[in-house]
Amino acid sequence: MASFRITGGTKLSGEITPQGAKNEALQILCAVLLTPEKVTINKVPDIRDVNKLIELLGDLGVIVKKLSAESYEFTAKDIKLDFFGTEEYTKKAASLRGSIMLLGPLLARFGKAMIPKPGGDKIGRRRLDTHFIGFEKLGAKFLFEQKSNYYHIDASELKGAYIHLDEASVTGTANVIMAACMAEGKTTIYNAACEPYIQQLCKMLNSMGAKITGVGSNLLYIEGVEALSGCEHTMLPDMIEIGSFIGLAAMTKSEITIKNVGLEHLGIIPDTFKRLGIKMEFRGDDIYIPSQENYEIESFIDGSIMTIADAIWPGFTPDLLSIVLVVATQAKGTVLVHQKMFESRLFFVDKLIDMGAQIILCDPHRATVIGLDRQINLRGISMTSPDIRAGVSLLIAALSADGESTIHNVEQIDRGYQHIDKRLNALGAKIERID
Ligand SMILES: CC(=O)N[C@H]1[C@@H](OP(=O)(O)OP(=O)(O)OC[C@H]2O[C@@H](n3ccc(=O)[nH]c3=O)[C@H](O)[C@@H]2O)O[C@H](CO)[C@@H](O)[C@@H]1O
Ligand SMILES: C=C(OP(=O)(O)O)C(=O)O
Repeated sequence: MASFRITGGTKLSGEITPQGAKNEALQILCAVLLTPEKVTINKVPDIRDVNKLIELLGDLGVIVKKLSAESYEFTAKDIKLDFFGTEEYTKKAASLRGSIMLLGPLLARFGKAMIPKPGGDKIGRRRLDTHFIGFEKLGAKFLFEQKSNYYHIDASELKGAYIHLDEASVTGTANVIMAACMAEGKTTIYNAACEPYIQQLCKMLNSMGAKITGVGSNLLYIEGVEALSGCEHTMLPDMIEIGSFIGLAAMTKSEITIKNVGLEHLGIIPDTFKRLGIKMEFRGDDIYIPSQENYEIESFIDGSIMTIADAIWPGFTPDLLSIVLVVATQAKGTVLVHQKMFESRLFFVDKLIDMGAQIILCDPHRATVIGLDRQINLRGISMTSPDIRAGVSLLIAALSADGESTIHNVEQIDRGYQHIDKRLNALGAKIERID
Protein backbone atom coordinates (compact mmCIF):
# COMPACT_ATOMS: atom_id res chain seq x y z
CA MET A 1 0.00 0.00 0.00
CA ALA A 2 1.46 3.33 -1.06
CA SER A 3 1.07 6.48 1.05
CA PHE A 4 1.32 10.22 0.63
CA ARG A 5 3.23 12.30 3.16
CA ILE A 6 1.83 15.81 2.91
CA THR A 7 3.14 19.02 4.39
CA GLY A 8 0.18 21.35 4.61
CA GLY A 9 -0.31 25.06 4.75
CA THR A 10 1.20 26.05 1.39
CA LYS A 11 -0.70 28.14 -1.12
CA LEU A 12 -0.60 26.71 -4.63
CA SER A 13 -0.55 28.70 -7.83
CA GLY A 14 -0.49 28.19 -11.55
CA GLU A 15 -2.32 26.33 -14.28
CA ILE A 16 -3.60 22.79 -14.32
CA THR A 17 -5.22 20.84 -17.15
CA PRO A 18 -7.82 18.21 -16.29
CA GLN A 19 -7.33 14.62 -17.43
CA GLY A 20 -9.81 12.86 -19.69
CA ALA A 21 -12.91 11.73 -17.80
CA LYS A 22 -12.50 8.46 -15.88
CA ASN A 23 -16.13 7.38 -15.97
CA GLU A 24 -16.46 8.23 -19.65
CA ALA A 25 -13.25 6.34 -20.44
CA LEU A 26 -14.58 3.16 -18.83
CA GLN A 27 -17.64 3.20 -21.12
CA ILE A 28 -15.78 4.20 -24.26
CA LEU A 29 -13.11 1.53 -23.81
CA CYS A 30 -15.75 -1.17 -23.48
CA ALA A 31 -17.43 0.10 -26.64
CA VAL A 32 -14.34 -0.73 -28.75
CA LEU A 33 -15.53 -4.36 -28.50
CA LEU A 34 -18.53 -3.54 -30.66
CA THR A 35 -16.59 -3.49 -33.91
CA PRO A 36 -13.80 -5.51 -35.54
CA GLU A 37 -12.54 -2.25 -37.07
CA LYS A 38 -9.95 0.19 -35.70
CA VAL A 39 -11.08 2.65 -33.02
CA THR A 40 -8.86 5.56 -32.02
CA ILE A 41 -9.43 7.14 -28.62
CA ASN A 42 -7.89 10.42 -27.50
CA LYS A 43 -7.47 11.99 -24.07
CA VAL A 44 -7.29 8.63 -22.32
CA PRO A 45 -6.39 9.29 -18.67
CA ASP A 46 -3.35 7.46 -17.28
CA ILE A 47 -5.10 6.15 -14.16
CA ARG A 48 -5.26 2.73 -12.49
CA ASP A 49 -8.84 1.79 -13.43
CA VAL A 50 -8.40 2.76 -17.07
CA ASN A 51 -5.03 1.02 -17.36
CA LYS A 52 -6.53 -2.13 -15.82
CA LEU A 53 -9.40 -2.08 -18.30
CA ILE A 54 -7.02 -1.59 -21.23
CA GLU A 55 -5.01 -4.58 -19.98
CA LEU A 56 -8.19 -6.62 -19.74
CA LEU A 57 -9.13 -5.72 -23.32
CA GLY A 58 -5.68 -6.87 -24.42
CA ASP A 59 -6.16 -10.17 -22.55
CA LEU A 60 -9.47 -10.61 -24.37
CA GLY A 61 -7.61 -10.40 -27.67
CA VAL A 62 -8.07 -6.73 -28.57
CA ILE A 63 -5.00 -5.36 -30.37
CA VAL A 64 -3.96 -2.34 -28.33
CA LYS A 65 -1.58 0.25 -29.81
CA LYS A 66 -0.45 3.23 -27.76
CA LEU A 67 -0.15 6.10 -30.26
CA SER A 68 0.97 8.77 -27.80
CA ALA A 69 0.72 9.56 -24.08
CA GLU A 70 -3.04 10.10 -24.33
CA SER A 71 -4.08 8.28 -27.51
CA TYR A 72 -4.69 4.62 -28.21
CA GLU A 73 -5.83 2.53 -31.15
CA PHE A 74 -7.90 -0.58 -30.48
CA THR A 75 -8.82 -3.38 -32.88
CA ALA A 76 -11.26 -5.95 -31.50
CA LYS A 77 -11.03 -8.37 -34.42
CA ASP A 78 -10.37 -11.74 -32.84
CA ILE A 79 -11.80 -11.99 -29.36
CA LYS A 80 -10.66 -14.85 -27.11
CA LEU A 81 -13.94 -15.86 -25.55
CA ASP A 82 -12.14 -18.67 -23.71
CA PHE A 83 -10.46 -16.04 -21.53
CA PHE A 84 -13.80 -15.75 -19.68
CA GLY A 85 -13.82 -17.60 -16.41
CA THR A 86 -10.03 -17.98 -16.19
CA GLU A 87 -8.44 -17.13 -12.87
CA GLU A 88 -6.78 -14.08 -14.40
CA TYR A 89 -10.04 -12.78 -15.90
CA THR A 90 -11.78 -13.24 -12.55
CA LYS A 91 -9.06 -11.38 -10.67
CA LYS A 92 -8.78 -8.50 -13.11
CA ALA A 93 -12.47 -8.02 -13.94
CA ALA A 94 -13.43 -8.12 -10.26
CA SER A 95 -11.01 -5.34 -9.40
CA LEU A 96 -12.88 -2.46 -11.04
CA ARG A 97 -16.44 -1.24 -11.48
CA GLY A 98 -16.07 -0.39 -15.16
CA SER A 99 -15.58 -4.04 -16.16
CA ILE A 100 -19.35 -4.56 -15.84
CA MET A 101 -19.70 -2.62 -19.10
CA LEU A 102 -17.87 -5.35 -21.01
CA LEU A 103 -21.13 -7.30 -20.84
CA GLY A 104 -23.29 -5.17 -23.17
CA PRO A 105 -20.86 -5.08 -26.11
CA LEU A 106 -19.87 -8.75 -25.75
CA LEU A 107 -23.50 -9.80 -25.64
CA ALA A 108 -24.25 -7.67 -28.70
CA ARG A 109 -21.39 -9.06 -30.72
CA PHE A 110 -20.96 -12.63 -29.52
CA GLY A 111 -24.29 -13.49 -27.91
CA LYS A 112 -22.81 -14.28 -24.51
CA ALA A 113 -20.69 -12.88 -21.74
CA MET A 114 -19.81 -13.48 -18.13
CA ILE A 115 -18.31 -11.36 -15.41
CA PRO A 116 -17.48 -11.73 -11.72
CA LYS A 117 -19.07 -9.26 -9.29
CA PRO A 118 -17.29 -6.02 -10.19
CA GLY A 119 -15.19 -3.95 -7.77
CA GLY A 120 -15.03 -0.19 -7.42
CA ASP A 121 -15.61 1.93 -4.36
CA LYS A 122 -17.08 0.39 -1.23
CA ILE A 123 -19.58 3.16 -0.70
CA GLY A 124 -22.72 1.19 0.07
CA ARG A 125 -24.92 -1.24 -1.81
CA ARG A 126 -24.32 -1.00 -5.54
CA ARG A 127 -26.91 -3.16 -7.16
CA LEU A 128 -26.79 -4.27 -10.79
CA ASP A 129 -30.45 -5.18 -11.37
CA THR A 130 -30.91 -2.40 -13.91
CA HIS A 131 -28.23 -3.92 -16.14
CA PHE A 132 -29.63 -7.44 -16.09
CA ILE A 133 -33.31 -6.53 -16.32
CA GLY A 134 -32.39 -4.44 -19.37
CA PHE A 135 -30.52 -7.34 -21.00
CA GLU A 136 -33.44 -9.67 -20.26
CA LYS A 137 -35.87 -7.26 -21.91
CA LEU A 138 -33.69 -7.46 -25.02
CA GLY A 139 -34.09 -11.24 -24.97
CA ALA A 140 -31.04 -12.40 -23.04
CA LYS A 141 -31.05 -15.10 -20.37
CA PHE A 142 -29.46 -14.17 -17.07
CA LEU A 143 -27.91 -16.41 -14.44
CA PHE A 144 -26.09 -15.52 -11.22
CA GLU A 145 -23.84 -18.30 -9.98
CA GLN A 146 -23.63 -17.73 -6.25
CA LYS A 147 -20.75 -20.13 -5.63
CA SER A 148 -18.37 -18.43 -8.04
CA ASN A 149 -19.94 -14.96 -7.75
CA TYR A 150 -20.27 -14.91 -11.54
CA TYR A 151 -22.97 -13.28 -13.66
CA HIS A 152 -23.71 -15.03 -16.97
CA ILE A 153 -25.76 -13.70 -19.85
CA ASP A 154 -26.66 -15.49 -23.03
CA ALA A 155 -28.68 -14.62 -26.12
CA SER A 156 -28.88 -16.29 -29.50
CA GLU A 157 -30.32 -13.02 -30.80
CA LEU A 158 -31.23 -9.70 -29.25
CA LYS A 159 -34.51 -8.03 -30.12
CA GLY A 160 -35.35 -4.35 -29.66
CA ALA A 161 -37.78 -3.67 -26.80
CA TYR A 162 -39.39 -0.98 -24.66
CA ILE A 163 -37.30 -0.72 -21.50
CA HIS A 164 -38.27 1.43 -18.56
CA LEU A 165 -35.18 1.27 -16.35
CA ASP A 166 -36.02 0.83 -12.68
CA GLU A 167 -33.42 3.50 -11.89
CA ALA A 168 -31.32 5.86 -13.96
CA SER A 169 -28.12 3.88 -13.43
CA VAL A 170 -25.12 5.35 -15.24
CA THR A 171 -23.27 2.12 -16.05
CA GLY A 172 -26.60 0.29 -16.43
CA THR A 173 -27.76 2.72 -19.11
CA ALA A 174 -24.42 2.47 -20.92
CA ASN A 175 -24.61 -1.32 -20.89
CA VAL A 176 -28.16 -1.48 -22.23
CA ILE A 177 -27.41 1.08 -24.96
CA MET A 178 -24.40 -0.92 -26.14
CA ALA A 179 -26.39 -4.16 -26.13
CA ALA A 180 -29.28 -2.57 -28.04
CA CYS A 181 -27.24 -0.93 -30.83
CA MET A 182 -27.14 -4.10 -32.91
CA ALA A 183 -30.38 -5.68 -31.66
CA GLU A 184 -33.02 -6.32 -34.29
CA GLY A 185 -35.56 -3.51 -34.47
CA LYS A 186 -36.26 -0.56 -32.25
CA THR A 187 -35.38 -0.13 -28.59
CA THR A 188 -36.75 2.60 -26.36
CA ILE A 189 -34.97 3.30 -23.08
CA TYR A 190 -36.95 5.43 -20.63
CA ASN A 191 -35.53 6.71 -17.32
CA ALA A 192 -32.12 6.55 -18.96
CA ALA A 193 -29.18 8.20 -17.21
CA CYS A 194 -27.98 11.18 -19.24
CA GLU A 195 -24.63 12.17 -17.69
CA PRO A 196 -22.14 13.67 -20.17
CA TYR A 197 -20.46 10.23 -20.03
CA ILE A 198 -23.58 8.69 -21.58
CA GLN A 199 -23.96 11.52 -24.09
CA GLN A 200 -20.37 10.98 -25.17
CA LEU A 201 -20.90 7.24 -25.50
CA CYS A 202 -23.93 7.84 -27.74
CA LYS A 203 -21.95 10.34 -29.80
CA MET A 204 -19.23 7.74 -30.30
CA LEU A 205 -21.69 4.97 -31.16
CA ASN A 206 -23.49 7.20 -33.67
CA SER A 207 -20.16 7.96 -35.30
CA MET A 208 -19.70 4.17 -35.61
CA GLY A 209 -23.00 3.92 -37.45
CA ALA A 210 -25.47 3.39 -34.58
CA LYS A 211 -28.82 5.13 -34.74
CA ILE A 212 -29.49 6.67 -31.34
CA THR A 213 -31.73 9.68 -30.84
CA GLY A 214 -32.83 11.54 -27.72
CA VAL A 215 -29.21 11.90 -26.59
CA GLY A 216 -28.97 14.13 -23.51
CA SER A 217 -32.46 13.24 -22.34
CA ASN A 218 -33.84 10.34 -20.29
CA LEU A 219 -35.71 8.94 -23.29
CA LEU A 220 -33.52 7.25 -25.86
CA TYR A 221 -34.57 5.62 -29.13
CA ILE A 222 -32.23 3.13 -30.74
CA GLU A 223 -32.78 1.70 -34.20
CA GLY A 224 -30.76 -1.51 -34.39
CA VAL A 225 -28.12 -1.76 -37.15
CA GLU A 226 -26.39 -4.83 -38.61
CA ALA A 227 -22.85 -3.84 -37.66
CA LEU A 228 -20.78 -0.96 -36.34
CA SER A 229 -17.62 0.42 -37.89
CA GLY A 230 -14.44 2.05 -36.57
CA CYS A 231 -14.24 5.67 -35.40
CA GLU A 232 -12.16 8.28 -33.60
CA HIS A 233 -13.35 9.61 -30.27
CA THR A 234 -11.98 12.23 -27.86
CA MET A 235 -12.86 12.11 -24.18
CA LEU A 236 -14.21 15.15 -22.34
CA PRO A 237 -12.20 16.72 -19.51
CA ASP A 238 -12.98 14.97 -16.20
CA MET A 239 -15.71 17.03 -14.51
CA ILE A 240 -15.02 15.39 -11.17
CA GLU A 241 -11.36 16.33 -11.36
CA ILE A 242 -12.38 19.90 -12.26
CA GLY A 243 -14.70 20.10 -9.23
CA SER A 244 -11.93 18.67 -7.06
CA PHE A 245 -9.53 21.39 -8.25
CA ILE A 246 -12.09 24.13 -7.55
CA GLY A 247 -12.44 22.81 -4.00
CA LEU A 248 -8.69 22.46 -3.59
CA ALA A 249 -8.09 26.07 -4.67
CA ALA A 250 -10.64 27.47 -2.21
CA MET A 251 -9.51 25.34 0.71
CA THR A 252 -5.79 26.17 0.27
CA LYS A 253 -6.30 29.90 -0.61
CA SER A 254 -4.66 29.18 -3.95
CA GLU A 255 -4.85 31.07 -7.23
CA ILE A 256 -5.40 28.43 -9.87
CA THR A 257 -6.46 28.40 -13.49
CA ILE A 258 -8.07 25.17 -14.63
CA LYS A 259 -7.48 24.96 -18.37
CA ASN A 260 -9.83 23.70 -21.08
CA VAL A 261 -12.61 22.54 -18.80
CA GLY A 262 -15.34 22.00 -21.42
CA LEU A 263 -17.56 24.49 -19.58
CA GLU A 264 -20.72 23.64 -21.49
CA HIS A 265 -20.56 20.06 -20.15
CA LEU A 266 -20.13 20.93 -16.47
CA GLY A 267 -23.83 21.39 -15.75
CA ILE A 268 -24.57 22.64 -12.26
CA ILE A 269 -21.08 21.96 -10.88
CA PRO A 270 -19.62 25.51 -11.00
CA ASP A 271 -22.81 27.04 -9.56
CA THR A 272 -22.83 24.56 -6.68
CA PHE A 273 -19.30 25.57 -5.66
CA LYS A 274 -20.31 29.22 -6.04
CA ARG A 275 -23.07 28.61 -3.47
CA LEU A 276 -20.31 27.78 -1.00
CA GLY A 277 -18.98 31.29 -1.62
CA ILE A 278 -16.15 30.30 -3.93
CA LYS A 279 -15.38 32.98 -6.50
CA MET A 280 -14.45 31.98 -10.01
CA GLU A 281 -14.21 33.56 -13.43
CA PHE A 282 -14.82 31.86 -16.74
CA ARG A 283 -12.10 32.92 -19.16
CA GLY A 284 -12.95 31.35 -22.48
CA ASP A 285 -12.94 27.64 -21.67
CA ASP A 286 -10.78 28.08 -18.53
CA ILE A 287 -11.90 28.56 -14.93
CA TYR A 288 -9.83 31.06 -12.96
CA ILE A 289 -10.08 30.83 -9.18
CA PRO A 290 -8.55 33.73 -7.27
CA SER A 291 -6.84 33.26 -3.93
CA GLN A 292 -9.55 33.70 -1.29
CA GLU A 293 -8.92 34.36 2.41
CA ASN A 294 -12.57 33.60 3.21
CA TYR A 295 -15.70 32.28 1.52
CA GLU A 296 -19.21 32.30 2.86
CA ILE A 297 -21.89 29.66 2.29
CA GLU A 298 -25.15 31.11 0.96
CA SER A 299 -28.44 30.48 2.73
CA PHE A 300 -31.59 29.57 0.87
CA ILE A 301 -33.74 32.57 -0.16
CA ASP A 302 -35.96 32.15 2.90
CA GLY A 303 -32.90 32.33 5.14
CA SER A 304 -32.82 28.63 5.99
CA ILE A 305 -29.62 26.56 6.05
CA MET A 306 -28.29 25.51 2.66
CA THR A 307 -28.54 21.85 1.66
CA ILE A 308 -26.32 20.42 -1.04
CA ALA A 309 -27.59 17.06 -2.23
CA ASP A 310 -26.73 14.71 -5.05
CA ALA A 311 -29.14 13.79 -7.82
CA ILE A 312 -29.02 12.04 -11.13
CA TRP A 313 -27.86 14.25 -14.01
CA PRO A 314 -28.54 17.12 -14.63
CA GLY A 315 -28.48 17.30 -10.82
CA PHE A 316 -25.31 17.49 -8.77
CA THR A 317 -23.12 14.41 -9.14
CA PRO A 318 -22.62 12.30 -5.98
CA ASP A 319 -18.94 12.02 -6.86
CA LEU A 320 -18.36 15.63 -5.83
CA LEU A 321 -20.23 15.69 -2.52
CA SER A 322 -17.19 14.58 -0.50
CA ILE A 323 -15.27 17.51 -2.01
CA VAL A 324 -18.10 19.93 -1.16
CA LEU A 325 -18.08 18.61 2.39
CA VAL A 326 -14.37 19.15 2.94
CA VAL A 327 -14.44 22.65 1.42
CA ALA A 328 -17.33 23.61 3.70
CA THR A 329 -15.22 22.87 6.79
CA GLN A 330 -13.31 26.15 6.29
CA ALA A 331 -16.19 28.24 4.94
CA LYS A 332 -18.17 30.78 6.91
CA GLY A 333 -21.60 29.35 7.59
CA THR A 334 -23.34 26.02 7.79
CA VAL A 335 -24.41 23.50 5.17
CA LEU A 336 -26.22 20.20 5.24
CA VAL A 337 -24.59 17.71 2.88
CA HIS A 338 -27.10 15.07 1.80
CA GLN A 339 -25.69 12.04 -0.01
CA LYS A 340 -28.87 10.43 -1.28
CA MET A 341 -27.46 7.69 -3.49
CA PHE A 342 -24.80 5.95 -1.44
CA GLU A 343 -25.18 4.93 2.18
CA SER A 344 -21.53 4.56 3.20
CA ARG A 345 -19.89 7.47 1.49
CA LEU A 346 -19.88 9.96 4.34
CA PHE A 347 -18.17 7.85 6.98
CA PHE A 348 -14.81 9.41 6.17
CA VAL A 349 -15.90 12.53 8.07
CA ASP A 350 -14.52 10.99 11.28
CA LYS A 351 -11.05 11.73 9.87
CA LEU A 352 -11.96 15.36 9.22
CA ILE A 353 -13.34 15.58 12.76
CA ASP A 354 -10.00 14.24 14.04
CA MET A 355 -8.33 17.04 12.08
CA GLY A 356 -10.47 19.59 13.92
CA ALA A 357 -13.41 20.07 11.56
CA GLN A 358 -16.85 20.69 13.03
CA ILE A 359 -19.16 18.12 11.50
CA ILE A 360 -22.17 16.28 12.83
CA LEU A 361 -22.88 13.03 11.01
CA CYS A 362 -26.67 13.04 11.34
CA ASP A 363 -27.14 9.59 9.77
CA PRO A 364 -25.33 7.61 7.03
CA HIS A 365 -26.67 9.94 4.36
CA ARG A 366 -26.47 13.38 5.96
CA ALA A 367 -23.76 15.47 7.56
CA THR A 368 -24.01 19.02 8.88
CA VAL A 369 -20.83 21.03 8.46
CA ILE A 370 -20.30 24.09 10.63
CA GLY A 371 -17.61 26.05 8.83
CA LEU A 372 -14.60 27.22 10.85
CA ASP A 373 -14.15 30.35 8.70
CA ARG A 374 -10.36 29.86 9.10
CA GLN A 375 -10.57 30.75 12.80
CA ILE A 376 -8.93 27.42 13.50
CA ASN A 377 -6.80 25.52 10.98
CA LEU A 378 -7.22 21.80 10.47
CA ARG A 379 -4.26 19.83 11.87
CA GLY A 380 -2.34 17.10 10.07
CA ILE A 381 -2.98 13.49 11.08
CA SER A 382 -2.39 9.98 9.77
CA MET A 383 -5.35 8.44 7.93
CA THR A 384 -6.38 5.87 5.34
CA SER A 385 -8.21 6.63 2.12
CA PRO A 386 -11.49 4.65 2.12
CA ASP A 387 -12.59 5.48 -1.43
CA ILE A 388 -11.50 7.54 -4.39
CA ARG A 389 -13.38 10.79 -3.68
CA ALA A 390 -12.98 10.64 0.11
CA GLY A 391 -9.28 10.08 -0.61
CA VAL A 392 -8.98 13.28 -2.61
CA SER A 393 -11.05 15.17 -0.05
CA LEU A 394 -8.62 14.06 2.66
CA LEU A 395 -5.73 15.11 0.41
CA ILE A 396 -7.28 18.57 0.06
CA ALA A 397 -7.82 18.75 3.83
CA ALA A 398 -4.19 17.70 4.43
CA LEU A 399 -2.87 20.33 1.98
CA SER A 400 -4.71 23.03 3.92
CA ALA A 401 -3.82 21.71 7.37
CA ASP A 402 -1.11 22.75 9.81
CA GLY A 403 1.76 20.28 9.93
CA GLU A 404 2.26 16.91 8.34
CA SER A 405 -0.36 14.35 7.35
CA THR A 406 -0.04 10.83 6.01
CA ILE A 407 -2.66 9.25 3.77
CA HIS A 408 -2.37 5.50 3.38
CA ASN A 409 -3.91 3.38 0.62
CA VAL A 410 -3.50 6.08 -2.02
CA GLU A 411 -4.06 3.39 -4.67
CA GLN A 412 -7.69 4.43 -4.16
CA ILE A 413 -6.83 7.95 -5.35
CA ASP A 414 -4.69 6.59 -8.19
CA ARG A 415 -7.79 4.77 -9.49
CA GLY A 416 -9.10 8.04 -10.82
CA TYR A 417 -6.62 10.92 -10.56
CA GLN A 418 -3.71 10.95 -12.96
CA HIS A 419 -0.28 11.47 -11.26
CA ILE A 420 -2.00 13.72 -8.75
CA ASP A 421 1.06 14.13 -6.53
CA LYS A 422 3.30 15.27 -9.40
CA ARG A 423 0.67 17.57 -10.90
CA LEU A 424 -0.11 19.27 -7.59
CA ASN A 425 3.58 19.50 -6.66
CA ALA A 426 4.07 21.41 -9.93
CA LEU A 427 1.69 24.02 -8.45
CA GLY A 428 3.71 24.20 -5.23
CA ALA A 429 2.14 21.42 -3.14
CA LYS A 430 4.36 19.29 -0.90
CA ILE A 431 3.29 15.70 -1.43
CA GLU A 432 5.77 12.85 -1.13
CA ARG A 433 4.83 9.38 -2.36
CA ILE A 434 6.08 6.59 -0.14
CA ASP A 435 5.85 3.13 -1.68
C1 LIG B 1 -17.76 3.74 -13.27
C2 LIG B 1 -18.80 4.76 -13.07
O1 LIG B 1 -19.29 5.36 -14.01
N1 LIG B 1 -19.15 5.02 -11.81
C3 LIG B 1 -20.15 6.01 -11.51
C4 LIG B 1 -21.52 5.42 -11.73
O2 LIG B 1 -21.60 4.25 -10.91
P1 LIG B 1 -22.80 3.22 -11.13
O3 LIG B 1 -23.23 3.20 -12.56
O4 LIG B 1 -22.32 1.97 -10.51
O5 LIG B 1 -23.94 3.86 -10.26
P2 LIG B 1 -25.52 3.87 -10.56
O6 LIG B 1 -25.82 5.04 -11.44
O7 LIG B 1 -25.91 2.52 -10.98
O8 LIG B 1 -26.14 4.13 -9.12
C5 LIG B 1 -25.44 4.56 -8.02
C6 LIG B 1 -26.25 4.38 -6.76
O9 LIG B 1 -27.30 5.27 -6.74
C7 LIG B 1 -28.52 4.62 -6.61
N2 LIG B 1 -29.47 5.30 -7.49
C8 LIG B 1 -29.18 5.45 -8.81
C9 LIG B 1 -30.09 6.04 -9.65
C10 LIG B 1 -31.29 6.51 -9.12
O10 LIG B 1 -32.14 7.04 -9.85
N3 LIG B 1 -31.51 6.40 -7.80
C11 LIG B 1 -30.62 5.79 -6.97
O11 LIG B 1 -30.85 5.67 -5.78
C12 LIG B 1 -28.26 3.20 -7.02
O12 LIG B 1 -29.15 2.30 -6.38
C13 LIG B 1 -26.84 2.99 -6.63
O13 LIG B 1 -26.72 2.58 -5.30
O14 LIG B 1 -22.52 6.37 -11.35
C14 LIG B 1 -22.47 6.76 -9.98
C15 LIG B 1 -23.66 7.69 -9.75
O15 LIG B 1 -23.52 8.89 -10.47
C16 LIG B 1 -21.14 7.40 -9.67
O16 LIG B 1 -21.04 7.65 -8.27
C17 LIG B 1 -19.98 6.50 -10.07
O17 LIG B 1 -18.77 7.22 -10.01
C1 LIG C 1 -17.53 5.82 -7.26
C2 LIG C 1 -16.65 6.08 -8.22
O1 LIG C 1 -16.05 5.16 -9.00
P1 LIG C 1 -16.42 3.60 -9.25
O2 LIG C 1 -17.82 3.59 -9.73
O3 LIG C 1 -15.43 3.22 -10.29
O4 LIG C 1 -16.23 2.92 -7.94
C3 LIG C 1 -16.22 7.46 -8.52
O5 LIG C 1 -15.64 7.65 -9.61
O6 LIG C 1 -16.41 8.37 -7.69
